[in-house]
Amino acid sequence: MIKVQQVSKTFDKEVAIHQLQLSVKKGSIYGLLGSNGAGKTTLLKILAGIYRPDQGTIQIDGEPIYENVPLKERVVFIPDSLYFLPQSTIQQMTKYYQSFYPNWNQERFERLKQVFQIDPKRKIHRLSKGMQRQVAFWLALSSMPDILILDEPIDGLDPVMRQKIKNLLFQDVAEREMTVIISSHNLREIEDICDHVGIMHKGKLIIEKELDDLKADTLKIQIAYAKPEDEEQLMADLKVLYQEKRGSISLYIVKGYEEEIIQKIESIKPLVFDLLPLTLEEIFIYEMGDIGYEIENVLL
Ligand SMILES: Nc1ncnc2c1ncn2[C@@H]1O[C@H](COP(=O)(O)OP(=O)(O)OP(=O)(O)O)[C@@H](O)[C@H]1O
Repeated sequence: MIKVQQVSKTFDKEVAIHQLQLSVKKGSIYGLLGSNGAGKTTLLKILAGIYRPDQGTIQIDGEPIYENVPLKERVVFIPDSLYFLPQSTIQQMTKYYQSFYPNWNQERFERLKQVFQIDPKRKIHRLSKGMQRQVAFWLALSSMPDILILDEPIDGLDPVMRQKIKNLLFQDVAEREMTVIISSHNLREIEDICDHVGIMHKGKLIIEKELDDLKADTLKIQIAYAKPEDEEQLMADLKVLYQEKRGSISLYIVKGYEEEIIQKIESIKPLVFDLLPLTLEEIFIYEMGDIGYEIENVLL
């Protein structure tokens, strides 16, 4: 369990994080979204024990992370700008990781060769940007972390590799309850990985949601009514977050149980009734009402 309480961090006069609260359950995959300068990297570095917060506490399994070497041995951070020892080969980097992470698993490293298919004798700085990112994942996953912190990890990876890495993350979460915290600008990119999403804006966490709940009870529907009075009857029955008219077709975002909603709509026998796919981005924007506009600016 990761618990962040009232954490603030300022650089010179620049407030990067302001009284932020956050908790992440063991074995979950938490997506941290936000605009440029929202404070994501700063928060991730605080979580990884790289920065000390000016105020507030951050605890992992009840212990502070900053300057806590035994705890840091269980946490791996992949930053957005990768760092490898100068001129090192992948093999040489494995030695460095082994010395730092006592849970290093050489057998897993060998097995993952099948996935990454890069010769461990190659010098890392001569690899492409995407390949260097693959090496970072290869080393991180072979270190068997309990907590994996990823800052913009998907940039530069091709679609096949993205999927392979997502699968490896799922495997570690399912088999060993690894916790993953992952920052991104793009909700669409992480919506199929994360079970929780937090949105940061100007150093604060403005929303935090569990995705299953959110997706399960929000529907996008379009209807053409047989009689104008049917609309009033249906509107009285449904919890509508958003509506829009396109000619004779009405489009709604509604909250509630799918079966109940379908039943209510079918009872008025509309001329047209379709359930449409709803992206997580739309759910966030419509759900948040007043601050929706702000979120829209952050997400789009
Ligand atoms: N080392 C630093 N020195 C001074 N200011 C910093 C430092 N690191 C971050 N900041 C400031 O803190 C704020 C938050 O930056 P941070 O890098 O955490 O944002 P971010 O959400 O990761 O942004 P991006 O999406 O652009 O990577 C910014 O205003 C930034 O200028």
